[in-house]
Amino acid sequence: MATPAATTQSVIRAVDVGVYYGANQVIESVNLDIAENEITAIIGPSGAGKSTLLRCINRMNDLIDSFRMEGKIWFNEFDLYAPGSDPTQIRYQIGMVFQRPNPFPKSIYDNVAFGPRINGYSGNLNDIVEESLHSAALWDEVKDRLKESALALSGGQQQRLCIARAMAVSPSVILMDEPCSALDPIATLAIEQLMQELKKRYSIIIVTHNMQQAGRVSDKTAFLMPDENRVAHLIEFDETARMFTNPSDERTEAYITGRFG
Ligand SMILES: Nc1ncnc2c1ncn2[C@@H]1O[C@H](COP(=O)(O)OP(=O)(O)OP(=O)(O)O)[C@@H](O)[C@H]1O
Repeated sequence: MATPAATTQSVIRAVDVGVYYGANQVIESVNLDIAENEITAIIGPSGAGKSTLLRCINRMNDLIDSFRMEGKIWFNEFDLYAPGSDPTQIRYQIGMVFQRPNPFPKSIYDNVAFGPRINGYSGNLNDIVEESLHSAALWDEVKDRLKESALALSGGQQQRLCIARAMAVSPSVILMDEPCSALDPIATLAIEQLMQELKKRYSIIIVTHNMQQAGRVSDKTAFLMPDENRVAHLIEFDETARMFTNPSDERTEAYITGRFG
């Protein structure tokens, strides 16, 4: 399997990760190094374990009773599954943006202030709200309506609000699970442009079904595919430009040229 040269430091390192739901194994032996300040896309056909793998990285799967993971995932020097590690704290450092925008039924301001308040943030909340909304390229659109309900925003604005909410607790990594699938092309473009800004400060991992999107936004791409027993394997992990022009595995080529999936 092709693996990209380690040009930058890894922020996330998956080592021999296998995942089971009850007795069913769905992912086998995935090894992945996620570089700092890059965008890594995870692609693959439906059921290839993309979301499962993404959710392992901030321990979201812990909420599923039948879930079991083997192997290790390192976050810098920190073993994410070490006994005693706190999933809630992990989720602040490794934030997540979901497929459907999911703002809380609160004001725009309170959505962004939510995490810092829970964390007992002692600085100026107004500053952190403004800064996060600026970073999510939303400030100019909402600065005069911060007390209005977040649910009154458009889908694209709601998704940028969710990004602002994730950023307000100063994460290092942002996980995005098909963040544009519920958005129109203009809102999608706004998120893609935003991602290019965000990667200067964060490491981003995005699951996408959209091959063009993976090609446009990501530095590296990981291709997952299930075998005949529906157990997913990492087939190829490489620089996006190389994988999309000269994949080293014929299954990757078949997938990205649309011959299956
Ligand atoms: N909570 C769960 N309980 C049991 N099995 C699950 C659960 N979640 C996912 N699976 C199974 O794990 C496998 C991988 O699912 P996952 O959603 O991670 O794939 P995916 O590549 O993200 O799919 P899609 O592109 O359709 O969203 C599938 O066979 C799915 O049925």
